[in-house]
Amino acid sequence: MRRPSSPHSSSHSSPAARSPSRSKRAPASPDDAVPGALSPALFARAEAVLGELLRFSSAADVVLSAYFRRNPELGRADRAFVAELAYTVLRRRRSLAERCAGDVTSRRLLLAALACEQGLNRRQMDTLLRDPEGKWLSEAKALVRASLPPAVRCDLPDWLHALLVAQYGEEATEALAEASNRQAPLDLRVNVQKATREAVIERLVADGIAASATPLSPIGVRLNGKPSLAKYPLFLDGSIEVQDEGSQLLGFLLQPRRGEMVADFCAGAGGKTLLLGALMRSQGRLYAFDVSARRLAALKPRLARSGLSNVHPVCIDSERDARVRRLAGKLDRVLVDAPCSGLGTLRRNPDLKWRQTPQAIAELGVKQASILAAAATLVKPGGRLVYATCSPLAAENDAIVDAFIAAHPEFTPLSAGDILREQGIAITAGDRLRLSVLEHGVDGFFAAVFQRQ
Ligand SMILES: C[S@@+](CC[C@H](N)C(=O)[O-])C[C@H]1O[C@@H](n2cnc3c(N)ncnc32)[C@H](O)[C@@H]1O
Repeated sequence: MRRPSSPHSSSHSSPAARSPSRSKRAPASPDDAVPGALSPALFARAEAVLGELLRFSSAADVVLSAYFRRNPELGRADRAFVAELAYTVLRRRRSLAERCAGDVTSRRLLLAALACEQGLNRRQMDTLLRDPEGKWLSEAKALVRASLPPAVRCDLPDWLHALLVAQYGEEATEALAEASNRQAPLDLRVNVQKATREAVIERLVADGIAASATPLSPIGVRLNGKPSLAKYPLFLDGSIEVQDEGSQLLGFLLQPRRGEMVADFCAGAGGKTLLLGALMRSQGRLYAFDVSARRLAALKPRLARSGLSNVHPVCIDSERDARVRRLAGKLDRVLVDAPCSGLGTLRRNPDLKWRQTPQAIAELGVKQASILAAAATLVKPGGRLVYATCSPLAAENDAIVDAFIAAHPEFTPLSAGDILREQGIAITAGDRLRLSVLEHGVDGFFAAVFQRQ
């Protein structure tokens, strides 16, 4: 995922094998004297990884995966420990820095994270601590979170905290920030072309993987824990894909039907394309447009597993590409899953809050408006258009949609809540869908639906 200038949401639909599995407790090293004590060698790995992550040159999941590929000797438990510890610092970077007593190094951030966020005791950390660090760590632990300034307490940069407070108020911002700092569950989408949800859950449970139906998406499964699925038969045969429940609901908003002409305008690696294709029962034509050949290439193996034959990936130069213009007025449904800040996915991508900037949000706004206007030209009279982001910011959501409505009287807004409820999805939602980790326990998606007159 996601350079600040053109972020996308690939990681909330990528295979679990690529997302770090994180244990709450650190694993014991075989030569530890104290049960649960930490190995200095493993801690040094976390220090090296965090040093790379805090350069913020690429997305955290990309940096981590590259580090693990370069260090194949690290076993699964060690990788999980390193990843979880580094992610804890990314989530809590600002408040942990406050605890570092002016010496904000990767080492101190990690020690503070172990003691103050992961709850390790002094005996478990003795193997790690150098002489004056014990005294500092006691003071760091004594610092009360509630005494910190609001933006620090929320572990948000000032500009983002200010934007969220202006939109939601102090209290809700704090609750949202807190919920965004928790780990996301692992959600799966059942490929209805290949399996039923009941059969998938039965098989997972029989294989010792705790799984239950997602409360909102009719084709979602929530796992209790983060098993690696890369070699799991149901994943390999295309019966399941990793996809956040909120992301799944966007497919039900577009509601594509068999035999229709549909476009997923910003398809990326195809998280939503695969869902749309399955809802169309592999009949009709589904264009998967994107400007990134690399992301579209990542769609290919997923497409092969899915068994869909109605998807046509097309790498376009821009939203004004001639291949787009040729389809003007011909499509039944168009989804615009716009490039956005990704700030609704902080549970999975905590680095984004430190990598985004107000300037990047402003630039994204211009791009979002331009993509939405271009995508709208494809929709035929009576057809449906959905604009979506995984951001909670009004600048990327309502501002774009309001301007679009003002400039395009031929598009009538439809109620997102009604469309979902008509399909039996029991959700409290109004005209525009605003999913949040706080209210719905899913990533923070926004969507607006229109019909062309
Ligand atoms: C939010 S991501 C899409 C995620 C994808 N729909 C999924 O579910 O996995 C946004 C995508 O928009 C693409 N994009 C950026 N500018 C674009 C443009 N002008 N036209 C089409 N796609 C664009 C990015 O390459 C990125 O893959």
